[in-house]
Amino acid sequence: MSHFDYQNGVLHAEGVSLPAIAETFGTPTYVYSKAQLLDNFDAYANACAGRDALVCYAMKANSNLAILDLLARRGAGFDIVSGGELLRVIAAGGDPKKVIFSGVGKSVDEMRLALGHDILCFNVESIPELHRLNDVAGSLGKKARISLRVNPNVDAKTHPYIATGLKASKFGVAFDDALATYRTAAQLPNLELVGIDCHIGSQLLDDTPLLEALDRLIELIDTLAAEGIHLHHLDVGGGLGIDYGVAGEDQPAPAGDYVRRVFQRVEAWRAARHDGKGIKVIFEPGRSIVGNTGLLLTKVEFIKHGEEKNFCIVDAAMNDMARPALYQAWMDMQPVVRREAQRQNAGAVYDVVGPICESGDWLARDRELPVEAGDLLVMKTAGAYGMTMASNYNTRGRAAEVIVDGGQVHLVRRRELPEELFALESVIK
Ligand SMILES: Cc1ncc(COP(=O)(O)O)c(C=O)c1O
Ligand SMILES: N[C@@H](CCCC[NH3+])C(=O)O
Repeated sequence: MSHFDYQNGVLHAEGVSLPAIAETFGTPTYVYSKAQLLDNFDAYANACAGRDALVCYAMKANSNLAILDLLARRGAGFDIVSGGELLRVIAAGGDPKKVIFSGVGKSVDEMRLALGHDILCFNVESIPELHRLNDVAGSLGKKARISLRVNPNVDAKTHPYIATGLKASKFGVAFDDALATYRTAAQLPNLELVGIDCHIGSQLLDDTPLLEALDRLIELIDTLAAEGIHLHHLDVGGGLGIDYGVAGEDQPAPAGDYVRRVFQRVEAWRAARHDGKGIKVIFEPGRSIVGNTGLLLTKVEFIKHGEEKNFCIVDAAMNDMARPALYQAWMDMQPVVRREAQRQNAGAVYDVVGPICESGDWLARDRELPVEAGDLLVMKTAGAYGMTMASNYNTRGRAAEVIVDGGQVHLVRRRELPEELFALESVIK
């Protein structure tokens, strides 16, 4: 069930009308539903209940502190990719001992910070990174728990920019090199080998490639065990897709079903091993936790009829939501108030564009929208990789963010134009 719906032709979020939110908080504003967020997390958590598992929310999808706080209190761990993300987890009251640190380019300072907070695990992506982490841990008199990110060479069948598990990818260690890399890691005195992980890509509608990748990891865990390297966790990454409303596209596998399929395989394998040794399963979902939790609320500034196209110029832009410009992503745009019949321009087709000085600044193309200047529109399913990819390009302020919780609207991040943009750091003579 969606927590966003039309009531008497007006879009509501958990019972609050979007025009009322625009009136109070202005536009552009990201509007999130707390109930939707918790439903999405619970789909994972409930399917994991009673098993040795941890859901580490991939906070790059949406790192609003209120969202992190809600998820942390629900028991989530976090998948981070920078020192900044770790500081945000801590600021939101999350537990660093449930944090895993992914990413191909961790700096010495980031490693120090994460070791200082005793995070659960570093997902290491290369041999040079193993050596750096070993040195940093040694200099602090600590041991770093590590997992190797293995590239299972499975085709995720998604946009090339968000597929990460193929041979040509910058991520992970090649499957064929994994054994040798674990052997190298086992020689390094300040590393403790605890796990294995992969992440093959994002927005995967079919979970078959995810399960194929899992099978490959299981194969490696057995090979490693035969060498005396016994791992304690298996991290299957994130990647489960969501329904963006694209016509003709398959529906995504429901998160709970996917998780159950993972455990079926893991349990069949455990039973066959006969050693009774438990292996914790870690999930790193991002988009499937927050994607349909948020809308981007925007106002139509002008309608412009060009020579070849009609433009609906709105006050949100690619600096607020980069997915269309970056990946040609199709995002659903809908009027907040449905009143087609009264409109003179019903049936008109528009490109929905922002005010930024780039032809690539579009949010939607060739959409039939009954709109006039001053109307409100929403971009649906905008909760993931929206605000976290926002910038101040064109010295635009960032959108506000609100969370609706059963009829109450909470401002969870102010609209902002950072002060440092106006502070002259050095005067150059
Ligand atoms: C290492 C890693 N884990 C998890 C995720 C989360 O992916 P998604 O948002 O597709 O679930 C990503 C991003 O794709 C990632 O790079
Ligand atoms: N930012 C991408 C997904 C990247 C996934 C990060 N590993 C998107 O908007 O779809």
